[in-house]
Amino acid sequence: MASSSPATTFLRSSPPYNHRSTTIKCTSSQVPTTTLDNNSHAKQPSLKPFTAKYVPFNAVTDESHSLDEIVYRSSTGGLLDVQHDMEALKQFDGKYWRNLFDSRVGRTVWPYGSGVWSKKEWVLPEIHDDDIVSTFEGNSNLFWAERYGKQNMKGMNDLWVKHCGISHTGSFKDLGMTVLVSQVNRLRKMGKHLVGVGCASTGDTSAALSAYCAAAGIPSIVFLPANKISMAQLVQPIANGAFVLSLDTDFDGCMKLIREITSETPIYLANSLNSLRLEGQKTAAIEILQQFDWEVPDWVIIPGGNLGNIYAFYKGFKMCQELGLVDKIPRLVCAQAANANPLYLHYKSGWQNFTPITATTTFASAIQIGDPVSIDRAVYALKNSNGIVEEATEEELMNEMAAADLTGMFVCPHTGVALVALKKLRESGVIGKHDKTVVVSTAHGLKFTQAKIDYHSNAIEGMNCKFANPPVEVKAEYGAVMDVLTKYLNKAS
Ligand SMILES: Cc1ncc(COP(=O)(O)O)c(C=O)c1O
Ligand SMILES: N[C@@H](CCOP(=O)(O)O)C(=O)O
Repeated sequence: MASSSPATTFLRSSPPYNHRSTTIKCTSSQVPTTTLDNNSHAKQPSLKPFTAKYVPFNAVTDESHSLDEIVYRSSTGGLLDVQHDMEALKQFDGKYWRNLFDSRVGRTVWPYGSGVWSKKEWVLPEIHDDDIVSTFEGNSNLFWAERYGKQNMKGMNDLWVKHCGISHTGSFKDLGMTVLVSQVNRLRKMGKHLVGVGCASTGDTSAALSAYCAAAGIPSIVFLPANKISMAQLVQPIANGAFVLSLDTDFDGCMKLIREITSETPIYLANSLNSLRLEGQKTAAIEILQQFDWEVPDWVIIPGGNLGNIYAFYKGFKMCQELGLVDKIPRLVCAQAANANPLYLHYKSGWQNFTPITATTTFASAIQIGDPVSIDRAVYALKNSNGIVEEATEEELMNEMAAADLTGMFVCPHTGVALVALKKLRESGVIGKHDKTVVVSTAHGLKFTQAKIDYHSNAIEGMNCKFANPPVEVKAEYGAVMDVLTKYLNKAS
């Protein structure tokens, strides 16, 4: 809870964001209001309204908090979770929800054109549409990795890559940030004294936070570990006008500081410790089911760092099962870089006592995290989905990223980590040739061009860059060009 002392030194910078002026109203000629209007059920007085509240995560207690409270931890210091009134949601069967969600895909009706807000009743049911800050995030491509699966994964023919990184700020963080910043917008309109929103970041959370805050005119403050994030990620919050602090520590050090500072000031915490974020991120799981016409994949593989996302996926799948949209959930795999593998070590120890580590440098820099805040959530998700944890060395992850790129993708090193996990589980026979499998690609490859340049220049010390493809320097003369071209064409044929 924010204390009042330093609060008075902060000024409110701008009026609260209001989307009313650009709201596109749904008319009956566009789509039936029964499928698009989230409040249609509320017009039937006998029905329970959809609501949600904070409760302590995985604990038996009466404690609960309104989502309009500023609270990140339970009274005993544990994690929180957003709990929906499942009885209210169960007033409608699985078919109703499937049809409702399907009816909203690809529309422009505010706010349902967003992949997140198309599931509004399951996300933040009580927020007013005018308070929502959205870039119509989500609805990302579920790419059939046909050639990659056949060539690189021992003949797999049902392999898919969920491109969550092809999005507004280039990572899956947009899904969570639209929810968090919308709630902040609502709180500010309600008169709550919140002068800004802050996060610690390895690059993607800060990019999403600063963009959504800039869209809403809310100040954002980001703590970045100096020299540990890519240039593209650094420039994103700078361009969006965030107050950027580059700190001489690692991500875990930044996280510790932002937690202290947000507990002492009216700056709202935007990291995934804040369970609101996961409500948006869970919609990627629902979207996958929807893209498969509600057929459940056998496996979903997710790169893990601070470990909020693995739980978000679990929660999305579980809600679909509990509400009758599907009858089972996939097995989850969390993939970590070997240089930042506290969850992997914990899993290998048979879930004995968890010990944070000091993560060392990895090309998968956004998951260079040694003390993940959502460790309990991740363990819960994995135990309840018969899950597995795998790891990838630097050489493995870079080669796998490059191998995927050679089949037409352009993935980030974190996706490389997830692909290595898949490869290991294919080689051990745990994942079968015909298993329907989704690899979650978490960020856009363009954020990591320097890593790719180093790889393709063979400039990484000690690494066998199997697929390095450096440009050929050649004189701008017909003969010289023909010589190298002929050699290339002979080799290729
Ligand atoms: C690109 C990318 N992939 C994966 C992750 C891991 O997500 P999580 O921290 O929720 O485990 C992050 C952030 O940590 C990320 O930025
Ligand atoms: N990869 C993240 C690390 C912080 O994770 P969060 O989900 O807790 O915000 C980043 O991009 O900052």
